[in-house]
Amino acid sequence: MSQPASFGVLTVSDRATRGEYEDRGGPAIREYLERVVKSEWSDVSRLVTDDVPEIVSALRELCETCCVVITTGGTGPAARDVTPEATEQVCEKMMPGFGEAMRAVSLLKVPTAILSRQTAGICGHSLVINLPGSPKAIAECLDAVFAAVPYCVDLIGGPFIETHEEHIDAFRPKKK
Ligand SMILES: Nc1ncnc2c1ncn2[C@@H]1O[C@H](COP(=O)(O)OP(=O)(O)OP(=O)(O)O)[C@@H](O)[C@H]1O
Ligand SMILES: Nc1nc2c(c(=O)[nH]1)N[C@H]1C(S)=C(S)[C@@H](COP(=O)(O)O)O[C@H]1N2
Repeated sequence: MSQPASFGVLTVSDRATRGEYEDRGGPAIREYLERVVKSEWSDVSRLVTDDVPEIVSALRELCETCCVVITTGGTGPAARDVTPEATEQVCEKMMPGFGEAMRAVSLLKVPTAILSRQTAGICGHSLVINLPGSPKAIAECLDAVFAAVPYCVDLIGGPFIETHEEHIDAFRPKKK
């Protein structure tokens, strides 16, 4: 049997870090995983400011042990929105289809979805996925890509992830 999957959950928010509001992004990601992931899993959660070295260091730490690291926040056009830059710094391969698919679905909900530069990439044996900071964006975006996540994790040497089919029907191309 393969190892249980460990998911990294990284909230990037100046205001949540300062305590100006309670972080609702991290809990929303964990709730999503609770609903969708059927196989055994655990999470490692972190909260950092919108600062490239801090984000890079948290991503590197999480990618050491997690097969998927999901970030929320810091994807927009403002000066301190730098999560995609930090993601590019740690990933050896970018997976631009994730950002494209999430924006396409989000644009059907809100015109400002185009303002998110969210992306994804591979760091060692870990898939990093950026989500916008808005807590309601989390399920909207993950629903658009999660069916491809288990196979991506297979391909990068991670554990076998099973999903609850009524929520997400994980797609694995059949081997000949
Ligand atoms: N971690 C979070 N928890 C709760 N609400 C959040 C969080 N991050 C963002 N939001 C909310 O989502 C909306 C978009 O926020 P914004 O784009 O300013 O966030 P950010 O730049 O990712 O984070 P911050 O401004 O805190 O550094 C706002 O209404 C904000 O209150
Ligand atoms: N699905 C979805 N995507 C969304 C949004 C949203 O509410 N729902 N907000 C948008 C807005 S208003 C911004 S500014 C960008 C970047 O947000 P961030 O800087 O918090 O990551 O994400 C966009 N993507």
